[in-house]
Amino acid sequence: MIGHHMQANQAQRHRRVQCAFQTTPARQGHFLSVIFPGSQKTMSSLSGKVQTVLGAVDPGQLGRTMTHEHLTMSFECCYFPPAPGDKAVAEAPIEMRNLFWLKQNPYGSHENLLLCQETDAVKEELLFYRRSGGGTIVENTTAGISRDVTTLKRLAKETGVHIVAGAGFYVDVTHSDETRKMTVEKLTDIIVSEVLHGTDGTSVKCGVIGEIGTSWPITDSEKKVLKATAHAQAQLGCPVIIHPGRNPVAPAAVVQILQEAGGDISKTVMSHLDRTIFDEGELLEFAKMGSYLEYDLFGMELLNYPYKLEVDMPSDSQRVKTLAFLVAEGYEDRIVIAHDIHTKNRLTKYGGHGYSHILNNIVPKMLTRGINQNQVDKILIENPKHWLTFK
Ligand SMILES: CC(=O)NCCS(=O)(=O)O
Repeated sequence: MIGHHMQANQAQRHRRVQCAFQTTPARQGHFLSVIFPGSQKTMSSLSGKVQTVLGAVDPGQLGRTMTHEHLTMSFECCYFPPAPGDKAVAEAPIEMRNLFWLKQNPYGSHENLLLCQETDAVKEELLFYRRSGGGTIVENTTAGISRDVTTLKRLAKETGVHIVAGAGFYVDVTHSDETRKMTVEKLTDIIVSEVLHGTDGTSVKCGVIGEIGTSWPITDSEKKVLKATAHAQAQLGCPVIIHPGRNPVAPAAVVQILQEAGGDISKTVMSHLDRTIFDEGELLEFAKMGSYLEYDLFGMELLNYPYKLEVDMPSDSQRVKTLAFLVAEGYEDRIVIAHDIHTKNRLTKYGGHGYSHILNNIVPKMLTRGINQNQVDKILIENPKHWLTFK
């Protein structure tokens, strides 16, 4: 029964996505950057800096950093129709009486997927994030899930939080026909332009490539985007962040493609490990490949993960246990963490944990589980800083 329900849902979801999304290519301008003779590296004034939506800053200014959040986006591409008996609660406006359902079924309500409607609430949260000791947020919204860098710029100005925006493309189901037809060279040009010149017709520049979306298996269009990502990173010396498909071997498969295309794995974050690799031995094997290891679904405690029912989504306590394991294994310089807020119900406005949950609740827990203050500071300050700094 569940299998049939999921297949029908999947087909419906894909039809919706094709109607709902067109990627918006960035300005196709002529680059002002200079390629050094005999090398692919672009001369850039960004070397040694971090690029925020308000301009380049010294890395020491960032402070505590969440490496994977969304402040404004739409997740309609991943709508997952509710069971027939749940239609009424799924379509009701979001209010206290249906939060119990949304917490377990966040992808079954269209309204819940429109984080882009909550800019005022997000602004309040960012002010609270600063009061809680936060400094920077990496905003991972790429083409396909309604990136809005103008709003990001406004939020950065009004709250004082450093915001780093993401270049590139989300998963295959959101690629437009135009994107699918592009060569690797064309895709590379777009990504480089989003970093050097501006994004989606604005002068707001991205400071990271990603989250670059991949499915499992990785599609042909996604492979082209991954190669373009590696080529752009080789030119710019910039940070990259990846959304892997939902299979334990997916992160390694992505790293292999990036490596073969000349990407710098030491400046690449692999996201969503919480729902992707569960076996400790497999995790250590992947860790050896050298990327940053990101646990970024803090605050999300969900029993039935609809995109892959075999997955037991970990609790926050289990996430902290995995961080302690990685620290004990010597990976304290490679861990980064975040909440990846991408639905409304996770905002404090709707009783969710919000963007300050890690700072206020998870850090104290880490300190009681064998992770010391110096290691916490590496995870929240030093590792993000090194990752985000252009070479
Ligand atoms: C925005 C995004 O891609 N979030 C990840 C959701 S997932 O369920 O962990 O893939």
